[in-house]
Amino acid sequence: MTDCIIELCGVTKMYRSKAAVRNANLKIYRGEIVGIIGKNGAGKSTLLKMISGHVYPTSGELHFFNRAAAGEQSFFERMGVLIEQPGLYPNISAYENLKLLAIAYGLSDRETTIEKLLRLVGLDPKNTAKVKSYSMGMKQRLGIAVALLGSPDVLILDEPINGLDPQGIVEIRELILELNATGLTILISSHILEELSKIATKYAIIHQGEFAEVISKEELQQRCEERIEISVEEAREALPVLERELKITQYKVVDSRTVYVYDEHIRIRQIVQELAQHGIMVDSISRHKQSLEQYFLERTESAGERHD
Ligand SMILES: Nc1ncnc2c1ncn2[C@@H]1O[C@H](COP(=O)(O)OP(=O)(O)OP(=O)(O)O)[C@@H](O)[C@H]1O
Repeated sequence: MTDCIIELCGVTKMYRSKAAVRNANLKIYRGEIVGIIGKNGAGKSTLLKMISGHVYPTSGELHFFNRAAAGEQSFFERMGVLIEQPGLYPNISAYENLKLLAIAYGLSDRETTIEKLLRLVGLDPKNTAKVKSYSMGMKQRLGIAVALLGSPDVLILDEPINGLDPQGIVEIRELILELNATGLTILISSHILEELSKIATKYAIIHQGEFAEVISKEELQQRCEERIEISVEEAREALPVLERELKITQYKVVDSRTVYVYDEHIRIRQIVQELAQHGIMVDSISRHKQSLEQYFLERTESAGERHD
């Protein structure tokens, strides 16, 4: 995954004297699912609107495929966008909605394209029901089909899970993973980290217009995993005791003094006792457990209030 297709270089969007997004730096690689996480008003939509060309940055630069995007409309045409409610005609079917757009886009081979797209998002091309009778989840699927109509390289979804019931959330998640498996790069925003945790490969946490953190899926999993953190004088001396006496099989030596233990059955007291019996003094030991939401709240509360 070495192909950087979108790069934000110090991108800022001011609305009068207020920065909706400030100095955003981010690299998005082909095939990633990037979760933009932030509370209401954090700047998620503004960020996605800048990337999709709906809003111009006040300063900074956007690069697509390693070239500056300014003035290059063709770059923005390579993005499929679903921001806010999909603009659908309520009194016609899903198929007819897509047909109108396909005509407007001048697409050839419309019937096959539309049928394929509707099937891809899990809607029946033969369903003649009016879109106004659709559930939220079905409308969201159709919105995604609309976004995919121009065969984009990047799909941008602003809070697509908002307002969906649990079943709808699962279905949209599955759809996103299926689309990603076809090679599509996806940017998706949410105010709930947990909701994106099953799909995103990278997270950008945005707080009051600024990125509080950009973190990979693996890093996030590591930070939120449950473990016992043990600090001793010499980690390598503790390992035989952990393995032989305590039968610990899942552990990681983090540095010369620190070991993380992942076995769930083991208790802190047992570890301290056993190590002490073998003449190894524990400097510190604690159980580390942090939920995704706790992690997110810490990043978005500790940053403090901004003064414009
Ligand atoms: N067109 C605009 N004019 C003036 N201020 C705006 C405009 N659009 C957004 N803002 C302000 O910029 C800030 C970021 O808004 P934005 O919609 O990007 O946040 P968000 O994270 O998407 O929030 P939400 O989840 O509530 O949609 C907010 O303070 C908002 O009021």
